[in-house]
Amino acid sequence: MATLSEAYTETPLLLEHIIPIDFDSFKEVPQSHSWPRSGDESPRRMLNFEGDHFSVPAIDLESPDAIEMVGHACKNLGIFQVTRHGIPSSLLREVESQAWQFFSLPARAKVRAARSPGGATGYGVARITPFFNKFMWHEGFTMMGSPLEHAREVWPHGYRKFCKVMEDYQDKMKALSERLLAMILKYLGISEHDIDWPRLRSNPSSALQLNSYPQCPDPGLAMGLAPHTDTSFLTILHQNDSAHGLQFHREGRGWVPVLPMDGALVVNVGDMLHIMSNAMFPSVVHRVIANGKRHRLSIGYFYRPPMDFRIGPIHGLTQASGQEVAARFQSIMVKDYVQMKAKNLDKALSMIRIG
Ligand SMILES: O=C(O)CCC(=O)C(=O)O
Ligand SMILES: [Fe+2]
Repeated sequence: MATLSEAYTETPLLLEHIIPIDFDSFKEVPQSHSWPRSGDESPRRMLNFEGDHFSVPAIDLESPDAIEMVGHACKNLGIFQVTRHGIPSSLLREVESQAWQFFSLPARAKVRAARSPGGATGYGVARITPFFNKFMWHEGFTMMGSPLEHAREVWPHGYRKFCKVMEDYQDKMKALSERLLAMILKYLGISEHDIDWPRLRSNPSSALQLNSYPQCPDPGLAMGLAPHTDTSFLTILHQNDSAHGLQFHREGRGWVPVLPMDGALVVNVGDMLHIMSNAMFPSVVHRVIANGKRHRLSIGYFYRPPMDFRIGPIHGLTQASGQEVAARFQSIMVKDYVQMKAKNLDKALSMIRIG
């Protein structure tokens, strides 16, 4: 069984693409983290919301129309928020508090949990870093299942609570992802047999990502997280409700902020669902702006099928109502797509696009 680390071994990272700077020791944004002052990707421009005051729809998962609303939101925007999602608020608070506990440590303690060059889990800068000339005002901690190995390095005696909370949170996120996936399939009129549901659920290669965006001395120069799409099938994000920063790109409208809503979780379509939906659902481009007033925290769960699962446009969608609809993507093994994305970032989707 291929693992995510195996998928990444062909693209090992340089040390500078793993270890973040010690943000606390900088009173100004250093050159290495100063993005251009002009142009579309200039952080200064990013701070001014260009779009209207559109807000991302919030969907009550217990409502009778939930399936229809989730389907519409996937189709029209690729991003939405969910409420009454069944994740206890006490667990959300706990996972946040454990994440703070880790990111508040001095830099020398955090690097004990650093990702290895070919590895997938542990502490480090964002995986997309090598594709950009400048570094981001961000540090992260990635886990797949138990974070024991890394947590023990950081807290030789006090790792149990951290591990328990992170494992518990991943279990709950997996269940919520499956619930959302089942709703999406219903919306599409696809039966669970059409996508080999038992195997899809059997051994997912999902990951939990803690993101920290320290308070930035000059948010007009720095980038929280550069624009990207998620490789996942879908992503469920919890953002700390006191600091905003997430924006998504809306076709024809520009960048729109996703303002934190107490108790709601943000859900977005990733590349794999985009592929399986035969491009009916957009894989939403999003980014994070730096925050000059507060330290921001977010916790993302990337739901992915098993590494040896084949993804491609779902058969039922290319055979809609007896008519054949052209498949827009070649099918590909999850492991190969993850590898392709690690090497080519935003070019990966076009490499498997047909026509
Ligand atoms: O911090 C956020 O709001 C978004 C994080 C994100 O896009 C990611 O981890 O892929
Ligand atoms: Fe993302």
